Amino acid sequence: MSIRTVNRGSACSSGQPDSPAASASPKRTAHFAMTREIRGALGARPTVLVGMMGAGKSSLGRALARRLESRFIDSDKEIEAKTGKSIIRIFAEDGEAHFRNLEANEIKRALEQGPAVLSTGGGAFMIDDVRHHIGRKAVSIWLNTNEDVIRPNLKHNTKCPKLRTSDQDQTISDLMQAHNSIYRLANLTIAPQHRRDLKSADACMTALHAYLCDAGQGTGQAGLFQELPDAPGSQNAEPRV
Ligand SMILES: Nc1ncnc2c1ncn2[C@@H]1O[C@H](COP(=O)(O)OP(=O)(O)O)[C@@H](O)[C@H]1O
Ligand SMILES: O=C(O)C1=C[C@@H](OP(=O)(O)O)[C@@H](O)[C@H](O)C1
Ligand SMILES: [Mg+2]
Repeated sequence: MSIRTVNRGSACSSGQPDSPAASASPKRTAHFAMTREIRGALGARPTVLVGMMGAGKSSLGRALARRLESRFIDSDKEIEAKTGKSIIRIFAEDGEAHFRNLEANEIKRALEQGPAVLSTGGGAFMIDDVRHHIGRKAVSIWLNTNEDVIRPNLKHNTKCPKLRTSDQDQTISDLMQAHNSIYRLANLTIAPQHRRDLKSADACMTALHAYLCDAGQGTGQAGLFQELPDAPGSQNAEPRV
């Protein structure tokens, strides 16, 4: 597992001294302190997981929410619950553009709900407007999962319309090639190398803590509310040099 942090932001204010139960193990005490410090530094900001389909965003998001004692929101599940349709059916009956509208609205709504962990769908961060909202309102983590880990994760997936092609492995490679330069605009990157790395939220917690709470970073919040750049080739994209 490797961790890269970028666009460093503010230091933590740890607030009240920690007070876990006297009988708690040292590991539990350390977890408790970490959760408290990260929650304090995040304030009302949600933590948003972005990355390829099959990277583990939904599974890891749930685990991270448990660690942060926060609400968990999965944008795909919200859309399915609200429309009463599966993602596959929305794509088939209403088209991808309609799904992207629902997705953008759902994510923007979730970003206004206060502290939460939000797992997005793999295509969401590609939408400039969505990415800008995430840049302003949240701390984002790219789950940069290895292609060798993603492939088996998606082998039996019948829920992703984008994977209904004659060569699934090639489709995954092509999507990763096209999307990774955008995913890397997230504030933080976690890179699970093996399936077992997907199991715990430890890496996300470590990265969040380093990003938000490392000593000597001052208390300014400016870096955390940045506008993330437009995707290359998008209508609003700045020319790059
Ligand atoms: N933490 C995990 N533990 C066990 N299986 C996982 C884990 N993360 C991902 N997987 C496997 O990968 C599949 C896709 O994971 P998911 O969390 O739905 O990814 P995403 O939301 O990024 O598409 C899951 O159905 C599961 O088989
Ligand atoms: O990458 C994509 O375009 C999609 C990813 C899916 O979510 P997951 O990344 O959670 O699988 C889901 O939103 C939809 O099938 C489209
Ligand atoms: Mg998901």
